[in-house]
Amino acid sequence: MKTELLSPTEMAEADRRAIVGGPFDGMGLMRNAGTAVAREVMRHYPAAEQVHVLCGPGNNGGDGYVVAGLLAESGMAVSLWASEEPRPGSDAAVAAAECPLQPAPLAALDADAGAVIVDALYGAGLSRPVEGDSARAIELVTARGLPVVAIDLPSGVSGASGKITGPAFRAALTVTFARRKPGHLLLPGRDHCGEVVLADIGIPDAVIAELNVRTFANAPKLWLPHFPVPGVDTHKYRRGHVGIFSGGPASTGAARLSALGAARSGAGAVTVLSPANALAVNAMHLTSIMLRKADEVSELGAYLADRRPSALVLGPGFGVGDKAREFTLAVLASRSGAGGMVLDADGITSFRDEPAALFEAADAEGAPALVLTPHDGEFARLFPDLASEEDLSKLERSREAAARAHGVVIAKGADTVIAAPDGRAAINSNGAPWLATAGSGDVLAGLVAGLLAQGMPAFEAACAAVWMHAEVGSRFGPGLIAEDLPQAIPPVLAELVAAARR
Ligand SMILES: NC(=O)C1=CN([C@@H]2O[C@H](COP(=O)(O)OP(=O)(O)OC[C@H]3O[C@@H](n4cnc5c(N)ncnc54)[C@H](OP(=O)(O)O)[C@@H]3O)[C@@H](O)[C@H]2O)[C@@H](O)CC1
Ligand SMILES: [K+]
Repeated sequence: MKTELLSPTEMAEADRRAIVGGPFDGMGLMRNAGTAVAREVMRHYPAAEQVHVLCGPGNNGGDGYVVAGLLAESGMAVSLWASEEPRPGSDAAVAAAECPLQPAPLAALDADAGAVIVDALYGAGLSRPVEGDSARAIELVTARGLPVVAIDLPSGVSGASGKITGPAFRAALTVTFARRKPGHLLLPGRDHCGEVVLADIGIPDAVIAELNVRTFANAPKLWLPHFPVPGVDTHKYRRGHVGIFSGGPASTGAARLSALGAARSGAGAVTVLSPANALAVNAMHLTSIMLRKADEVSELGAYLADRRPSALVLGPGFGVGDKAREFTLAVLASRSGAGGMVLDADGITSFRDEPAALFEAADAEGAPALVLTPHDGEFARLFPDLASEEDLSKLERSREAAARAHGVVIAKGADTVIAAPDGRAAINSNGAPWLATAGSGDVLAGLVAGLLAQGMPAFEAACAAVWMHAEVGSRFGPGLIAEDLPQAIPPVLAELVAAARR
C-alpha cells in the first residue's frame, strides 16, 4: 500500500486538483469511489440477505447513492436510508437523483440479522459529534452486531486525528480512496476501521506528489533506501560502534537489553559503559559486548575521544538525576563524531525540570542527532503543555515536540508516532500487544542506536527500528519477554537486507 497519509484538507486539495486536471470530474470520482465500495461489498458479503445503505448529507452520502444503485443493479436486496437530503447542486445531489432507489428516512431504520450495513453517513467532512437519527442508527447497528462496510471512514471517526467524540461505527471493512488518512492508523480510529482497503479512484500519483505530503504510514518502503547493507570489504568498526550507559549494580539489565538490540541491528561493536560498582555484574552477563568503566564525565570524555562511538544510548535503568543530565549534555557537546544519541526512560525524565537545556544542546552546530523515545508519561514530563492540549492529535503533538526538541521523537504506544524536526512524521501500525512488556522499550532504544551507528539518518533509523521491533514482537506472539526480542531480530533483518539489496 502507498505510504503517504492525507489529512482531510490535503485530500480535498487532491480532489480539487484531480478534477481540474481530469480526466474525471467530481461526479466521475464519486462514481469510481462508489464502484470500488460496491465491488468490496460483493466480494466480502456475496450472501448478504439485505444491504442497508445509510446516506448522510455530504459527498460521503453521495458515494452511498452510487453504491446502492450498483448493488441493486447486481441483483442484491438493497434498502436505502437518508438522514437529510443532499445539498442542491452538489455531486451528492446528482448521485441521489441518478439512484434508482428512493431513500426512506434514517429515523425509521430497521435491520435484521443477516443484513450488511454500508455506512455513508459522514466521511472526511465530519465536523462535530454525531447526534440524532445518525447516532441512533449507529447504536442500533452496533447493538445488533451487524457487519459494517464504512465508506472512507467509519462515521464518527476523525480522519485527521483518529479521535472519536461521540457515537461511531465499528466497521468490519473500510474502503478509502487515493491514500489512507491518519485516522485509519491512529487510535482509537484504527480500531474502528477493521480491514482497510485502499481504492484507486483515478486521482493521479502526480497530483499527490504535488502536495508534498509530510505524513506517512511507517513501512519499509519509507526507509529501505537508507537501510544499512554491509559491503564485502567491511570491518567491525565500519559497521558502527554503539555505546550504552548502564545503571548501578541493581539495575543493569535494561542497558544490556539495549546493548543486545544494538548488536542485533547489525552494528559492528557495542560497549556497555558502566559505573565501577556495576562492572562485575555486567561482566558476568556480557560476552561479545565490551565493557568499560564510566563514572565521571572525564571518563566518558576519554571514551568518546579514544573509541569514537558512532551512536549512544542513555536512559534504560540509568537512574534519574544530575549524572544523567551531565552525561547527556557531554555527549551532545562532545563533537567526537557520534552520529546520534538516543535518550530513553530515565534519560528523558532527568530533563523534566529543564527541558530547554536539552533542546538547546541538541540544536547546537555539530551535535549528534537526538532521538527521544518517550511513552505517554515521559512525553508529558518533557512537553507538559503539548500533552495536556486536548485538541491536538498524537500526530500534531509529536510533530510539535520534535520541532521544539530539535530531535526525532518516537512517541511510543500501540500507535507509535515518529516525528522529525523538519515536519515529517510516520505512524506505525504493525505492532502487537505482546510488545507491552518490561524491557521491550530498552531493546527498541538499542535498535535505534544500532541503525544510527550504521549511518542511517535519524528519522529513517527511528522509523526502521520501530517497524522492526513491532514486526519481531508480532511474529513472536504470546509469551514474548524482552529477552526474546534481540534473538528474534535476525529473520526480519535478513528480509530487510535482502530487500534493500534489490
Ligand atoms: N469530489 C470529491 O470531493 C470526492 C469525495 N468523496 C467522498 O466525499 C466525502 C467527503 O465529502 P464531504 O466533504 O461532503 O463530507 P461528508 O463526510 O460527506 O460530510 C459533510 C456533511 O456532513 C455534515 N456533517 C458533518 N459532521 C456532522 C455531524 N456530526 N452531524 C451532522 N452533520 C454533520 C456537514 O455539515 P457542516 O459541517 O457543513 O455543517 C456536511 O453537510 C469523502 O469522505 C468521500 O467519501 C469521494 O466521492 C471521492 C470524490
Ligand atoms: K462513512
